[in-house]
Amino acid sequence: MSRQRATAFVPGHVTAFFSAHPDDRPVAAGSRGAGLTLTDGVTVRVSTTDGSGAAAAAVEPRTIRGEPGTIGAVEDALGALGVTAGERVGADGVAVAVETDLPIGAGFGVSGAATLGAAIAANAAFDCGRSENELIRIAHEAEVGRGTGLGDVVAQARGGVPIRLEPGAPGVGELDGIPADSRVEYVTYGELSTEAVLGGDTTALSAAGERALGRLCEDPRLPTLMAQAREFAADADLLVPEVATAIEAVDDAGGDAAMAMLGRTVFAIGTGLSDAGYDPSICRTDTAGARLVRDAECE
Ligand SMILES: Nc1ncnc2c1ncn2[C@@H]1O[C@H](COP(=O)(O)OP(=O)(O)O)[C@@H](O)[C@H]1O
Ligand SMILES: CC(C)(COP(=O)(O)O)[C@@H](O)C(=O)O
Repeated sequence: MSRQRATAFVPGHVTAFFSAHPDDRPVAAGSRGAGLTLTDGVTVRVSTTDGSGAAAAAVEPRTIRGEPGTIGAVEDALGALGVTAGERVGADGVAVAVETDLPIGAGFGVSGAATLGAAIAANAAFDCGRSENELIRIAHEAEVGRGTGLGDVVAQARGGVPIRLEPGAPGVGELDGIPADSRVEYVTYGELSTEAVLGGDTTALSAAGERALGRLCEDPRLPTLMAQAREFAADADLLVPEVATAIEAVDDAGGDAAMAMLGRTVFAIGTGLSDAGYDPSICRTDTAGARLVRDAECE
């Protein structure tokens, strides 16, 4: 059989603020909140392994930036789709290559993007016949089940500047968005464990997130999103010193910056960080959301 393969791109997503809404049913669990999807994202290539038969089935290569590495939610999503060696793909194994310039664990929703990208690419490569909403639900359930995210997948599927009005996957959750398109700059100082924060007491955090969402819905504009993000980080007691210093420097230079949830990352609208003397990574808000891409586009 010829080698089957497909590639998907999923935008990064920085959460500006959120409230956590656990539920026994992963389809209904999630978060309310808002954030920016980014043209910097994650490309996932799914293919059958080169070899054939039992030897190939024993080896299911997983790479992150070309190095061996796995993300638990990716494996769960592939399992839910039934694309593992011996199932839909026959005796061959499934290879998954995750490529991203974004730092992992620093608040860009890389785990959600990799999971949604794997679901979209695997569905195409192995002709699983799932609809977009079904693939988003599979990825959302996998991500929520692993505790590595709550609202990234639904936001990344949509693109733009998503507002998560109600938690959960398509059919349960509800999304809106800020109709905006902007340059975005960011600087990362390291990881914050999403599992640790979500596994702790989220009462105060969620109260702050609900307040922020109420105010953003009254005035759905980017400057309000950024102001509410700053207030949320302080109220939820999540602000880390390096990020606080950068936000202040951007403010002094007349710009607008905030902390990405959940990472030691500062992001700014426009040229905020450059104007304050930082050397940031530069991208834009993504306009299209998660999508299949031609292989040539990512080579
Ligand atoms: N090199 C790596 N650094 C950090 N996390 C990694 C790496 N490789 C795989 N992972 C997995 O990726 C996931 C990162 O999830 P999370 O902390 O939510 O980060 P992000 O904000 O990027 O989504 C974790 O499940 C972790 O086990
Ligand atoms: C903030 C977070 C709970 C985690 O985001 P990340 O660390 O980027 O996976 C996100 O999924 C959200 O619901 O807004």
